[in-house]
Amino acid sequence: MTKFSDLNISPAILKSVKRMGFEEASPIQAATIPLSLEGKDIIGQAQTGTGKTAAFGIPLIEKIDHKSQHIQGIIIAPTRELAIQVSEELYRVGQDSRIRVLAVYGGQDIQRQIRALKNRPQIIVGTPGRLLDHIKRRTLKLDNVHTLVLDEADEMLNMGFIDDIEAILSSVPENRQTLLFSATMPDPIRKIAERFMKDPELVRVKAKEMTVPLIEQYFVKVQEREKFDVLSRLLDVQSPELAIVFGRTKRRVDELANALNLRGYLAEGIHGDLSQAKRLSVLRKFKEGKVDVLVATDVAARGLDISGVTHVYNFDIPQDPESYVHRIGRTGRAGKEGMAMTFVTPREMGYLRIVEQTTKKRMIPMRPPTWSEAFEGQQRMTMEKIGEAIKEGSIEEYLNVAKELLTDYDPIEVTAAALKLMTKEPDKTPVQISDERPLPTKKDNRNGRKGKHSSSNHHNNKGRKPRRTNKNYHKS
Ligand SMILES: Nc1ncnc2c1ncn2[C@@H]1O[C@H](COP(=O)(O)OP(=O)(O)OP(=O)(O)O)[C@@H](O)[C@H]1O
Ligand SMILES: [Mg+2]
Repeated sequence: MTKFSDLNISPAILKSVKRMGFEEASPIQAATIPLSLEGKDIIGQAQTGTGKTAAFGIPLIEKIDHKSQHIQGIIIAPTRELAIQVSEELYRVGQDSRIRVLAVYGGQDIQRQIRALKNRPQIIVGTPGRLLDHIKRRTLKLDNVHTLVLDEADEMLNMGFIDDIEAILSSVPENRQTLLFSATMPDPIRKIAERFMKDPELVRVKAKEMTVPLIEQYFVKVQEREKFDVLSRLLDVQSPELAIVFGRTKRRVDELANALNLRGYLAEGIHGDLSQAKRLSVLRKFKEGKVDVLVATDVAARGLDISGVTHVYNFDIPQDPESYVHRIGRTGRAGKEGMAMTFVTPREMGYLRIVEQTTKKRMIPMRPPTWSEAFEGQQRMTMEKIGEAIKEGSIEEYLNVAKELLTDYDPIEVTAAALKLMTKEPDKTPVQISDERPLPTKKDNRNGRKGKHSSSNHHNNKGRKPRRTNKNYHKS
């Protein structure tokens, strides 16, 4: 166990970190903070939800000269929501050191960002597209940057991002420190990374599995057409506090969110075609618990830290294992437990095995619940709610009428009637979910797997540049 006070960081940061409720450093923090303070280039890999943001954030803030008005640190993140979240975490870490942090991302008025840049931020967190935009307009000067971080480094170095990243790198001084962090780091991508790093230290937090042990991982074998009924029943049986359902495409996400609402769930979708204001408002409602089910494309797969996400459903199995690791990593964060259910059609079983080979973890088969199990699950929910209401008290005003009811009727019947009135019966409202084309059949053998960049993985790209077309959040 490493205490933050053993890590040679200033009292101001210690105070902020304490206020954030961090008691001791996580393993990746303990391993990389000292190296980073020495000025080493680092590739840091550790499981999802284990504090990588503070692992690069704490030493970065430690090294900011707060008397200097220049931008000294730059962090690049793949999505707008993540850029905002990272800037907020850094703001909290740097609060007592009075460090100025600014997030710049697409979809927000650029003039407003230009005005904010005039307030002399010392750290910028941004998405690639918008950072480049500012660099080209000369509203962002990176001549004094001494530290550059790629959060979700493997994603940032994927095709579709690499050109932008290289362009940004060329406006940052060469004698900078470069830090790369992610939960996944496939070898070919690590090799690309090493090209622009100086003698990097590879820090991998030793773990048997790539995924978090606190996440129970299941797969449900299901035909495409049955998926939605199975999802509804699982939601009824498992009653998640907050759930994320991942779908493969934007259309899928829209249809699923609509269908879930038709069946009485509080669901909203998030994907790259929505306005930025809408994306942020959906996420805010989800964090506040006004939405129970967030339906998302991979736009929400990486880095997002939303406490209280208890269940992740992969309505469609992801195309690559890395995506799986990040998607399910939205639960089971910072020591909490979580559950992940992955739907797989019979002909997609090869993908499931490839995921398992990469994560070094078997998924447990789960039988789809029946309608009556879903019904019972919902009744149990009501039962729990009644139990909670009794514990909370303040039911005095109901007692007189309750007594009256019990003089006229049998207590079990009274309770059953109350359960019936309060229970949301599993809904069979017909919904319209278009079939997704199944993934191309894949053998159960990772060696036969073509690279992530190969066009065979992007059968729906219609010849456009890979990745960018497939991902729906690059417009930043
Ligand atoms: N030392 C710590 N003690 C307790 N909580 C921590 C500590 N460090 C970070 N956290 C909290 O843990 C949560 C997860 O951290 P963070 O988002 O940095 O994880 P991550 O490793 O970047 O995950 P991902 O791979 O999904 O991006 C955050 O809410 C963060 O504030
Ligand atoms: Mg992260």
